[in-house]
Amino acid sequence: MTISTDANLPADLAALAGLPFAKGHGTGNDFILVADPDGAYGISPAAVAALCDRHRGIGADGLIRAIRSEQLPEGRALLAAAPDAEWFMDYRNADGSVSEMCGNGVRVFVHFLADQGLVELAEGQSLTIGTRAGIKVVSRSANGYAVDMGPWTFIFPDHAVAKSMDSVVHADGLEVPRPALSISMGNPHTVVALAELGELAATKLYEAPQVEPLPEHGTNVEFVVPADPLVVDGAGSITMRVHERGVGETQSCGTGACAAAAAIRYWAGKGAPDDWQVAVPGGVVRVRFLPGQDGPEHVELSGPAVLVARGTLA
Ligand SMILES: N[C@@H](CCC[C@H](N)C(=O)O)C(=O)O
Repeated sequence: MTISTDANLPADLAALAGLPFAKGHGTGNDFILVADPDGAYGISPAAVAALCDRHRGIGADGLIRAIRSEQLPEGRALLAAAPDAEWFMDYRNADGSVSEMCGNGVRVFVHFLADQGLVELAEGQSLTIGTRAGIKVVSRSANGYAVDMGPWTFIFPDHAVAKSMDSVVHADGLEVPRPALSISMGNPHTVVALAELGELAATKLYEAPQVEPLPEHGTNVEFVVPADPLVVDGAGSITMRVHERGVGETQSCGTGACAAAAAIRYWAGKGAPDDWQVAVPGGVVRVRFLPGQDGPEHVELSGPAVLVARGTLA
């Protein structure tokens, strides 16, 4: 692929010439992936935005740099407790902003590491990855990858608006603002439950929904419709659309699916299942809640990871 000379392109893009990249996705949430093991390339926010531009660049929801943990201060901090976290997922949103975590991205990231020969990972084996939201253990299976995402937490533990809600969200297409719950999966999410699929389709996500109060570092917003019946054969089922911080509407969001399942399960109360199917415009991911070893329960996200192209920045 060639990026032609263009006065509007950021100056540091030229320094990336010759850098190989791959393009991949997880349920339609798509990424540019580059391997920079020794941290030789500084990739500015403007360069990320230019590469992720769908008309003038390669086009993607985000860019993922594979870098050895020892090359970044946040990675070195993790290595002390997790010396096996050799690789760090340096995740950037399409607008160039940094995010702590990406659930679809981390599966595609591990698939990319294996594809590049940077790690060996057979079916049934696991790999520990460093992220800005701590270490994540990713296991390969016959049909994709499962990620131990760690615990989920409330962003506003006091639930300021009402017992089970803490925020109000307004989006075009919704007649009135809706109550919501903000949940951290390492990155921030605000989950809004809607009554039926027609309402979900009518919600317009060209612009960022307004969230009040807004979590300190902004938020990803998930609009969710619980299935009716909610539980079939022991598994819960929900349909979701998402507006991602730093991107816009995407086909899927792995951390968002985890936050959505956590919120609906919390609202459903005692007896709600631990196993969830989350349908997004780009496919279906599975979310499970598993007992923690000595602490809070962990969330496990499973889904596919696909590489579709390789190229060189020119
Ligand atoms: N699509 C991702 C989340 C990417 C980061 C997000 N936009 C943020 O800023 O937190 C996922 O699959 O989790």
